[in-house]
Amino acid sequence: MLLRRYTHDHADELPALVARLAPGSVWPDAGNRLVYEHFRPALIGDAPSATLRETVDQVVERAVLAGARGRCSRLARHRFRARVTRILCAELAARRARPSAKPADLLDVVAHAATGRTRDADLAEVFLSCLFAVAGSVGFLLGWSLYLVGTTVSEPAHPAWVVREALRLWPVAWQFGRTPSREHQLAALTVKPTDEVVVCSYLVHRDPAHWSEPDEFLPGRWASGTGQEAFIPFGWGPHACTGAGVATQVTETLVGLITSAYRLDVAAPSSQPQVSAALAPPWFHLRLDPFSLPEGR
Ligand code: HEM
Repeated sequence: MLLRRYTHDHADELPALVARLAPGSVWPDAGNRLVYEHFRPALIGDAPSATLRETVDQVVERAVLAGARGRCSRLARHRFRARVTRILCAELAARRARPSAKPADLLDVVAHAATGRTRDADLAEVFLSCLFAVAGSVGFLLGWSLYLVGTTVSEPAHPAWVVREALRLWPVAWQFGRTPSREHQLAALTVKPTDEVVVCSYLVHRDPAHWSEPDEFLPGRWASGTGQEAFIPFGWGPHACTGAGVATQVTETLVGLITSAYRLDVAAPSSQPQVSAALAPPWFHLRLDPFSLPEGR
């Protein structure tokens, strides 16, 4: 997968992005912007036209950041969406017209995945969903991980446990849907193919039948292995998230880089999550104080 390869090949660029967070940054926006900046070449190429780059940058600022949609009128959002769709459709058509041996970025993948009857507007939506997943969901996961470490953890914890526990306590994709393929019993309910079943990972992850101290952030609970049946932050089954590996890998790397180099100081005016289609952390200011190096280094 393109993003997986990119993550592997460009991991050495992450420390420079992390260094720019010091001495202070405002979250969760800082996380969304950092993740987007890292993955931008994988999404739209390393030399996009000025129009394409500005447009996709604006999508992140106006639609991906927590609360951004509420800052524009419905009419402005509608006009912006129409312009974004028009520009992405033109880009997709241009890329399809160019023969390419190997896709260079996600737009290429989407453009060449089209069959004769696929509308470019639908392909543009697919690209935007991926942009939201990368810059939005991964950025929020990074934000939750640092917020929770900064507000609750006194002992250093393994980055992989931190990220898993953040996904359990505050699953960014807090609900997802299923259409039953046949009529069957679900607890006391009969569900039919005409129903839509909503699975709420937030509730599953806090069920005391499956988790001890479910409301506590306890990264150490993951020390004994990964086999947790009631852990579904990336969905379940044949339609589970295809980006789960990339999302956790890059977040673990970033959490490791930040927590090993800096002491975190989180100041949050409220502890309320920002709830929309995604579950974003509260606004917080993050101050990073570098650990002093031992004498002589
Ligand atoms: C923290 C980050 C992410 C979270 C929490 C997340 C969560 C989810 C969830 C809950 C689903 C629905 C699964 C289901 O219905 O069983 C999903 C689907 C999907 N995700 Fe993610 N995702 C994340 C990042 C990504 C990334 C980086 C990509 C890469 C572009 C991605 C691509 C997809 C795709 C393509 C699907 C649809 C899979 C299908 O229908 O077959 N996601 N994701």
